[in-house]
Amino acid sequence: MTSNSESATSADQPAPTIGPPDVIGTPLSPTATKVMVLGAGELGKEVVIAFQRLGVEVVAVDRYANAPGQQVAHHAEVIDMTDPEALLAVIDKHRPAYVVPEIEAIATEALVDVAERGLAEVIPTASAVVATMNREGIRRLADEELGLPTSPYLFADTLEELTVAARQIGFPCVVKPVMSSSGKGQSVLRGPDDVASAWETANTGGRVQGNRVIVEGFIEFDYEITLLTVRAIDPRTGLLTSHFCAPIGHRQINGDYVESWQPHEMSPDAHASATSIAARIATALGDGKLAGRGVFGVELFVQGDDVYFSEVSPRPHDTGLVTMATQRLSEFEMHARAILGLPVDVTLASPGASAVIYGQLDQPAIGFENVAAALAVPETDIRLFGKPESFHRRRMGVVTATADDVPAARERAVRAASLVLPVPGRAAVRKATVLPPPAPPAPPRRPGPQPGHAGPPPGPVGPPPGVAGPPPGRPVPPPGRPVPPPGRPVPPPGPRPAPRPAGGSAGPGGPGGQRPIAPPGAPRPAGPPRPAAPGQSPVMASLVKTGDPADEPAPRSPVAGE
Ligand SMILES: Nc1ncnc2c1ncn2[C@@H]1O[C@H](COP(=O)(O)OP(=O)(O)OP(=O)(O)O)[C@@H](O)[C@H]1O
Ligand SMILES: NCC(=O)N[C@@H]1O[C@H](COP(=O)([O-])[O-])[C@@H](O)[C@H]1O
Ligand SMILES: [Mg+2]
Repeated sequence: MTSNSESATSADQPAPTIGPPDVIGTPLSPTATKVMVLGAGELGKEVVIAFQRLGVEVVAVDRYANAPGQQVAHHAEVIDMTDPEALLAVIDKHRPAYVVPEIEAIATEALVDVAERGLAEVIPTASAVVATMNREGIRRLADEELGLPTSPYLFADTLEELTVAARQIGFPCVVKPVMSSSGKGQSVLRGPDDVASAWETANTGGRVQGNRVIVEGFIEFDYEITLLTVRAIDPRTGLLTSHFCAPIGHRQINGDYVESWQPHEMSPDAHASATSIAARIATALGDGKLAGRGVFGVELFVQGDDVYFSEVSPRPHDTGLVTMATQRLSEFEMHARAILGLPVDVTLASPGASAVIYGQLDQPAIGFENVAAALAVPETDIRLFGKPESFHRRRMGVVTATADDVPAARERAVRAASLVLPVPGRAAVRKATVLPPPAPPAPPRRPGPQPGHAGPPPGPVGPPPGVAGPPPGRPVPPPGRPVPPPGRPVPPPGPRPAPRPAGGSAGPGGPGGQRPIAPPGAPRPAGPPRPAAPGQSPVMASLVKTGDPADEPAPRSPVAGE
């Protein structure tokens, strides 16, 4: 890979027209189909890889050098993406056909300019990026224009305004900077005493400096999902069509995702409402023609059969990292395909789960021990993002896992992630004897839940010690929990599961075994503390013991069926 290299195509080429290409060229040649990804974190890295597999030339831009996506792209650029002039200059330098935002800290006015001048197609559209980059834009679109159900909300620019707004919304409420993500700068307020610290947190913790905040009423949801919605061209009609992936359930701590799984079962009514909301928001973010292509991560809170729109990412979603294991095409592959005007496929191949690996250390160039032990957990995979610097609470990697059902997949993902140990960077020592003790053989795969695997994950992936869990009083959604009313039939929430490829995995199901979607996930009671695994540090063992909100004395919201 070259770094900061000159682009192969020159700036005097004709400006690209909007819409998908009728030909994909050769990277690093004048015929290249060029994409610029704005933001090159873990999600951007997978988008870059997906484009590269399709023979696309990729420029990865981020605010710091050696961002994960830059390590796998053809070209890397380091700029302040909130500076419109710097952004315009880098787009002008490379002249990509497509500009693909990946993060919530971009000078969107520059993207509007780029789109208006026909310099590049902004994905999904410049106006969608403007609307979603700022919580005010998307909230007003969803509520005032589309009439979607949302939490009550107000905006505030000063501490005084926030004090009044929080009182009006009522407690508990949630305060967030209008420009932020991954829970940065976010607080749950229990009462008036929490207002000043929430204001301070919002002003210092967001991704972008600025004072405006949103105050949202706290929704006591039963569970929350991401409904990945793909706007792609149907080759039979030539029209943009919405495709819906199976719902992804997830668990968040302090506004950041720590675990996700797919599918998350829903009642038919809730699923219908979720799909309708997702279709309306994704369609509204297009232009009625072929613009607006790509993946949308529609975040929804579900309370019984009622579904509330929370927000939408007009790009792949962090909780959707699980699709690298569960779907025939990951959300990243679908994003690349949809942008290029290629057909997508939302087939669910297997139930699965993902669990986050946090940095736990504040230093550059850390290492990860016990990866082999983690991957000895059956049907697991790992992504170490390669972020050059670790922070205590920075997402540095993720484990994905599949199994015959979601609880078993979650157990595997969480167990494997908890085995991985971030350590201060050091040169690797080559081992004379490599193999750890062999893992016990996996039991033969049977359709439906398996004894010993149907239970909850034995230990959670949670934030590192010292990072506060959910605020007291915060309802902990029961992840993986079946929600449909008792006695109601539960259709699979997404497309049918596909047969596993013949001759593929050496897993217990054997080649070509059809993997059924098992019944909905089981309730997740607190598991007993786990002893430290061989090679596992006491820190990790304590993490396993203490990080699970299921272990925390948080009051729970009323849940259907309880
Ligand atoms: N109004 C609310 N009521 C209840 N819980 C909420 C509310 N708003 C946010 N949350 C909780 O906080 C999480 C993060 O909120 P939100 O998605 O708005 O933050 P974010 O910074 O945009 O995070 P991300 O970038 O990961 O989507 C939600 O997934 C949910 O668990
Ligand atoms: N919820 C949004 C999200 O997950 N975004 C992902 O996190 C990266 C930033 O990570 P960093 O803060 O560790 O640099 C972004 O680049 C994106 O990949
Ligand atoms: Mg969110």
